[in-house]
Amino acid sequence: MASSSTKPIFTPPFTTTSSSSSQPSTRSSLLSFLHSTTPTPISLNISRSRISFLNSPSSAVRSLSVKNATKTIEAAETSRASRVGGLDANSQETKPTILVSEKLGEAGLELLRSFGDVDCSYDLSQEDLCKKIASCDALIVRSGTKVTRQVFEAAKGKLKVVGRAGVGIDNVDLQAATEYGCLVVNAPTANTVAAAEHGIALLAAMARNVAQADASMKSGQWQRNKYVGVSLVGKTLAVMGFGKVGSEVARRAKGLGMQVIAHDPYAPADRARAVGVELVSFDQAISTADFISLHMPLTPSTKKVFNDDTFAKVKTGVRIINVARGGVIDEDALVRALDSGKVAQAALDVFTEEPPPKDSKLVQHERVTVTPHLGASTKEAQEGVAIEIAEAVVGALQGELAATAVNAPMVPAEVLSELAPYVVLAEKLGRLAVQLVAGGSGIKSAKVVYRSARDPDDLDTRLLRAMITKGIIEPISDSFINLVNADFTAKQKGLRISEERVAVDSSPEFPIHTIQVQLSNVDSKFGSGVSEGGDISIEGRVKYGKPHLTRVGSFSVDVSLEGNLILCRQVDQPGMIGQVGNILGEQNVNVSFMSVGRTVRRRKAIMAIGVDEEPNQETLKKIGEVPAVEEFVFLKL
Ligand SMILES: NC(=O)C1=CN([C@@H]2O[C@H](COP(=O)(O)OP(=O)(O)OC[C@H]3O[C@@H](n4cnc5c(N)ncnc54)[C@H](O)[C@@H]3O)[C@@H](O)[C@H]2O)C=CC1
Ligand SMILES: O=C(O)C(=O)COP(=O)(O)O
Repeated sequence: MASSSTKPIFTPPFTTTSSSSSQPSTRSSLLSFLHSTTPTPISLNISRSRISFLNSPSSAVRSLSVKNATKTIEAAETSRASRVGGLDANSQETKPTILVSEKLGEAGLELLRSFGDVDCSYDLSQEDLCKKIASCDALIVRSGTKVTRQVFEAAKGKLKVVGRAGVGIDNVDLQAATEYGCLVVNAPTANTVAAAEHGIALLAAMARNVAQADASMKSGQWQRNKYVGVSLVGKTLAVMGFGKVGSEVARRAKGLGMQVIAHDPYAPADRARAVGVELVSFDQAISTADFISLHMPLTPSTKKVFNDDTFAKVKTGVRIINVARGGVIDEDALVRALDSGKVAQAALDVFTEEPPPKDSKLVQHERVTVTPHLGASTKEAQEGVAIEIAEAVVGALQGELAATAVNAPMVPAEVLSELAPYVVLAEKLGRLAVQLVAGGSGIKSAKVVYRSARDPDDLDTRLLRAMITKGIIEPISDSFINLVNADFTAKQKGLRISEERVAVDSSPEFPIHTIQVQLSNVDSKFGSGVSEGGDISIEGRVKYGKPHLTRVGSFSVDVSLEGNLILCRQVDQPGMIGQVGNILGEQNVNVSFMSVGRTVRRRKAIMAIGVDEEPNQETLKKIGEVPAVEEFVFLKL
């Protein structure tokens, strides 16, 4: 049998000597879906020349069909080959380059060094970062590095993952990362306690004027009357943002004898109840609290949420702690509220601009206690964060879906391993369906029908949908598609993907019985691929762990989806398999599978022929000239 020349579609971008080689092949191939090829920036304008390949005028004339099919395949192959080629070179020979742009704990650095070339370059200007990034596969930052669109642009598609060694990802342009198919991961748990402890430290220090008294004493004074503080016990603390840090602050404040209320539009009430905290509205929180501690992320909706209007509603003499992000407070408004006495004191770890200007009125205010963004800065937290982010980045570079992905759906490992063969099937079905589209038809919508015996809640199809999108788009454009950017790219290209689940009475042991891909409102260059409903329709299933094509239009077939495929519609008569088989055999094209499906005996039949090699144009022409062959198409998988 001739050996297959098919290139691997899923190849882990980087392999290490030990860890990746021990991965089961299905796992590594599935997980590397994140960046199975070297990502290239997504062209937001659909490339006309490439699209016109598929949309070029066609007719039912068979020779044109052959020409179109060949062209489409060539276009897809050229595009894929260039990317896969680069990848293979990387995976075999080159270690990934990981740029660490801010101080990271040693344990994390060691882990990174065992996997790639680590470049620790701190305090880079934007310009220098943009210069360096073009040669980096991963970037690890803390809060001090602005990972802007410009950085993703400068990366020219090489950057695969940005690791944020901490929680807040407001310094990373997530939209740009997604558009460029770059995964963003964070380290959301390791600094929670450190940030909560710092919040409590600021609360107590502010209430007892510790910083001011310290500075006063060091300047030679002894001012006992000036620094009389306020007590915490019995006072009401409003925790704004009842997430990981907020709830730890609440726990500790209760230990200090405070009454704790919280505002968080998304926090479950039972989580608050478990800590003995009542969830209240924003207005109720700010108007009843003696102390307000901020723990929400900086997002467009929380930006300057504390402004003149808000300060007008607070209890006079309120004290504010901010260990979240400076941007949630309108700092000028806070200065006004401090000056008017509406706000008695503030304790701030974070600022809109970091470091703030030296003459910042807020920093210089005598009733304000400040620290230079130290919330996460304990030895313990920094070691924990460094390990957490190093593991996530290394995993992502090996093609795994990180559990802490910020711009991609999180799919649990057990779901991933169960879906592995269906993921392969999904991409192949998308790839096949798009190759049946005739020139001139713009693809606007695709429908995916999953037949499954599973409860709909027990079937996560996001990965499958992304793979079908990849299968449909990649053969006809320059776009690189992965789980990060699949939905975005489909939207940009005006492709609407809808999903339907149909309950079937089969074993729920297998997640999916069949997957059907339908393309509507398009002409087909292979009329038999069109269902009675008028859509291009193909269906497949996983058999013995392998993807199989089981239906084309209204014809049932059964062919393993390996190598390439020839679909022939013919008059159902004896000798057809032999005739076509001979033509292929003469050209040394090895047939791997053959399946015939027919609607009416001795009338019409579809022959699906799996071939290991790509037949040349002459061979395809000869198949087309067999008198009983009415139409045929060559499809590359
Ligand atoms: N100063 C420092 O060094 C540190 C600062 N942080 C900051 O603290 C923030 C919180 O961290 P975690 O608790 O780990 O995150 P988290 O995601 O566990 O909690 C954030 C909470 O804020 C809530 N939230 C979102 N929008 C809100 C709104 N408009 N009003 C009220 N609540 C809202 C969310 O529902 C969530 O429960 C981070 O985003 C980060 O900016 C975190 C660690 C260290
Ligand atoms: O984790 C966070 O959100 C933080 O703000 C910590 O920031 P840092 O890593 O100390 O610059």
